[in-house]
Amino acid sequence: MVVGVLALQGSFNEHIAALKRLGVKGVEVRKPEQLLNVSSLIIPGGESTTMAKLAELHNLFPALREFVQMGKPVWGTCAGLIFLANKATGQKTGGQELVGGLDCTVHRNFFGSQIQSFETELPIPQVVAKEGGPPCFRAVFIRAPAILDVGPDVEVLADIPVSAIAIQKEEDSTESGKKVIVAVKQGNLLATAFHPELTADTRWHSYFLKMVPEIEVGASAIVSTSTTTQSFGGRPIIDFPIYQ
Ligand SMILES: NC(=O)CC[C@H](N)C(=O)O
Repeated sequence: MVVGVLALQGSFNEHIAALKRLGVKGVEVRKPEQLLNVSSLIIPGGESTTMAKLAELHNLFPALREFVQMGKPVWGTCAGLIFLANKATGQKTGGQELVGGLDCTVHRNFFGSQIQSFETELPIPQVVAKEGGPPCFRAVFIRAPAILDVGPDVEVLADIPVSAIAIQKEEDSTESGKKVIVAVKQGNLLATAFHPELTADTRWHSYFLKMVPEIEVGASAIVSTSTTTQSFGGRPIIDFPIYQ
C-alpha cells in the first residue's frame, strides 16, 4: 500500500520526499476516490483556510472524516493539525471547515504571523524510544498553531513554554510562562504543530509509518538538519520561500 499526502496546497512535496528517503511511496491526494487507494494519509502544512476552501471545492471533507473514523492512520502537520482538531479558535471571520476526530482545541495562529516563525530543539522521548537517535528534534514552527487543551485519550508527545511574544490574541487564556502542546497522538491520529518534513530528520515519518500495519519501514535516516535561518531578536527566524 502507499501513503496518501493531501496535495491541495502547502508542503506536500516535502512529505513525499521524506517518505521517499525511507523507501516508501507517497501519492498526491486531491479527490475523495483517491483515498480508496491509500492505507494512511498525511495532511501537510500550508494555509489552513485555503486548504479548507479547496477541500470543500473537491468535496473532500465527508471522505476525509470517513477515513479518520475508519481508524486509518492520519498525520496532520501544522495546518494539518488544525484540520484534524475537533475545535479551532483564532479562525478567520466566517470560520473554516474542519475534518475533526482529534479531541483537542487548537489555536490557529497561536505563535503569531510569519515574522514570529521560529525553530527550536524539542525533546520527544516517545518518538526517540521507537526511532532511536538524538533526544531532541529540530522543530520548525511557521505561523504555527498550538494545542490549548486535549481530551483524556490524547497522548501529549511534546509541549513548549509560552513566551510573552507568543501570546497574540486577548482570548488566549494561556499566560506567559505556561506551556502549550505542540505534538500529540490519539489512536490512529498523529499531529504536530511544527514541520518535520522541512528538516532532513526522517524519524517522525518513520514513527508515523509504524502506525501503518501494511508498511515495512527501513531504519530512519538521521541527517543533521541545517535549515536556513537568520536571527531576529534572538529568535531564529525561518526563511522558507515555500511560505512567503
Ligand atoms: N505552517 C502552517 O501550516 C501554517 C498554518 C496556519 N496557522 C494556518 O492556519 O493556515
